[in-house]
Amino acid sequence: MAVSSKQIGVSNQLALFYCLLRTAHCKLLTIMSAIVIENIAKAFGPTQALQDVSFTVNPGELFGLIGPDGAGKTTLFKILVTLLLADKGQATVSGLNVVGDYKQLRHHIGYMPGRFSLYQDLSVQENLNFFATVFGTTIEANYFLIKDIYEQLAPFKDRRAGQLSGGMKQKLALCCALIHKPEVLFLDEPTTGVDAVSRKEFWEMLRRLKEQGLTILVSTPYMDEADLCDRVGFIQNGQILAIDTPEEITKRFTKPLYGVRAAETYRLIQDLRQAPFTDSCYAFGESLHLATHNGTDKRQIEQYLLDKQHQELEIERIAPGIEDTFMALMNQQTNEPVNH
Ligand SMILES: Nc1ncnc2c1ncn2[C@@H]1O[C@H](COP(=O)(O)OP(=O)(O)OP(=O)(O)O)[C@@H](O)[C@H]1O
Repeated sequence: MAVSSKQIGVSNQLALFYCLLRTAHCKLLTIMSAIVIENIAKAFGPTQALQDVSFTVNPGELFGLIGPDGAGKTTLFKILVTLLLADKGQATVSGLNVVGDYKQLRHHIGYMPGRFSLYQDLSVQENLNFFATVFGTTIEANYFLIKDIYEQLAPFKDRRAGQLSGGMKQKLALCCALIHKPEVLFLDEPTTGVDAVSRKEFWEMLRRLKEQGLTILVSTPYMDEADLCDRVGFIQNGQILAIDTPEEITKRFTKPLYGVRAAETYRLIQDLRQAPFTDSCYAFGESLHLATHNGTDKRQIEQYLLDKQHQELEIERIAPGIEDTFMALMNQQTNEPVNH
């Protein structure tokens, strides 16, 4: 088919217009978002740690990246804090490119790595002084930002960091990440291995920091922490499975859900997994969460289990939590054929 020069001219103009529109869109995203991640991929030899990851974090947002061990959380954090280069894609933090503007960017971010990264032989006070000096500031200059946290550390200010409890170490690491008054804070699994009380306190601190205008990207393997975030992203096998507010994520779970208990839990889970009405069945604390096909009612489940001689049966319809949704999304991804 013959194509006229006029037609070529029009399609060129359209292509140019599309390019300009895309550039304008990218610029707008960069200006409006604290973090922009676009099509990031990273492999370590045969392991694809991140596959085409894209999302944005809004200024002042507390965003949780939730996923199991090996999901790719640390790899993404290292790329965003300029410690690792991506194979593909690009990212900006506070409008600065993680590759081209890396030196400038480091002054705008605070990073708390997953493993304790402070100087074990320096005291609490010496660690703080060190980090303040590296960034050309003083503890006094930004004391307002760490005051709440530092007051809890003050009784131990002369103690070596290596001799602090797990919770105290986390608090000191957070103070050190904050000492230069960053705009965006990256916290990689800050509560892993920390006791329940310290975990709760830590999240209260994050809430207060958010109120002061900080943008926070925090990763965690704990589902119960997802509810404390403004928005969450679920990551598994280097892929983002879903991003939304905790409420909206939970609404994605549409199957009838039951909490089931019986005298013999192990036999119960085996029987329920083979039942014709079962969609999925997992152990959650002391009971089982049974998701069924639509239209299944409690009497059907009860009769099935009585026929299998189960005793001390307790079956109740329950509302899904964020963990149920995540399990369903993970299942869906695992069962989907992989296209390479
Ligand atoms: N330097 C590396 N060399 C080889 N493989 C790596 C390296 N870093 C990460 N990986 C692999 O990449 C995948 C993602 O790891 P990553 O540490 O990002 O996950 P994670 O979600 O942070 O989990 P974890 O909490 O276990 O660190 C894993 O399969 C991991 O084994």
